[in-house]
Amino acid sequence: MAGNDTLTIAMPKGRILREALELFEEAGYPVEEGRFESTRKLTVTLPEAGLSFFLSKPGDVPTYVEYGVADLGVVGKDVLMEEGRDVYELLDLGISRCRIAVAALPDWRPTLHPRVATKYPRIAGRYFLEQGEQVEIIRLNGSVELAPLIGLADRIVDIVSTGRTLRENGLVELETVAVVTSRLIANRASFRLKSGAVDRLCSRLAAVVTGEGVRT
Ligand SMILES: Nc1ncnc2c1ncn2[C@@H]1O[C@H](COP(=O)(O)OP(=O)(O)OP(=O)(O)O)[C@@H](O)[C@H]1O
Ligand SMILES: O=P(O)(O)OC[C@H]1O[C@H](OP(=O)(O)OP(=O)(O)O)[C@H](O)[C@@H]1O
Repeated sequence: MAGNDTLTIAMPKGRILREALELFEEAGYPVEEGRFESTRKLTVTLPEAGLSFFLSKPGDVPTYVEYGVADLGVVGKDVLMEEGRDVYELLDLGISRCRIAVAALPDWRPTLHPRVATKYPRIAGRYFLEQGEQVEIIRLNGSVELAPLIGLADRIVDIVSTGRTLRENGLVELETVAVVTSRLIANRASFRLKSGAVDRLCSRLAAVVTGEGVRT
């Protein structure tokens, strides 16, 4: 287990980081956003806040938390659903909102052997199983919107936020699979052994998220 009183938090390096740091700041933790900018450092320790962050790929955050090298993590619900790790989900932070959707070219028609391209094979597999439709899932690592354009798949399952990527590639959204926001997650042992610090952080963040404000 990481540290004693300090909480170690795994954070994605990308778009979630800035919004999450703003929440921590509003919750009364002096996280000094500048310390995270224009640096290649992957760890940022803030003794005055009692927090230590490390920055990782989003898909790895639940892994670090399950194994207890991070007490807590901030991660999109999409990643949690896909990774299926054994962690506690403590709080919906309401940030980095987007959705997972099925999309296709407008002239898409059902075929005998449907193929679906996605970065989320487990989520997509489960979704089509629930729909009672048998499809072949093709896993890609990004630029998923390319797949229908070049004939790799007839549909995709991917993140939609503004809808710009779909629009600019001439694709239409067919169904919403899940609405996604970022979550605060916890290692099971840390949740018990560091309950004081975890409860404090969680209730302060909850007050900010629900708009109640933080009483210090
Ligand atoms: N337009 C979007 N595209 C992708 N993810 C989004 C979008 N809007 C919100 N999100 C959320 O942000 C998360 C990805 O952002 P994050 O800060 O974790 O890393 P990233 O470096 O931007 O992602 P990646 O390494 O996957 O490109 C997703 O898991 C999702 O929950
Ligand atoms: O609806 P929009 O606002 O256009 O956002 C959605 C796009 O953003 C993400 O891609 P990202 O930029 O992370 O690149 P990737 O395709 O390589 O994953 C996602 O996979 C979509 O492609």
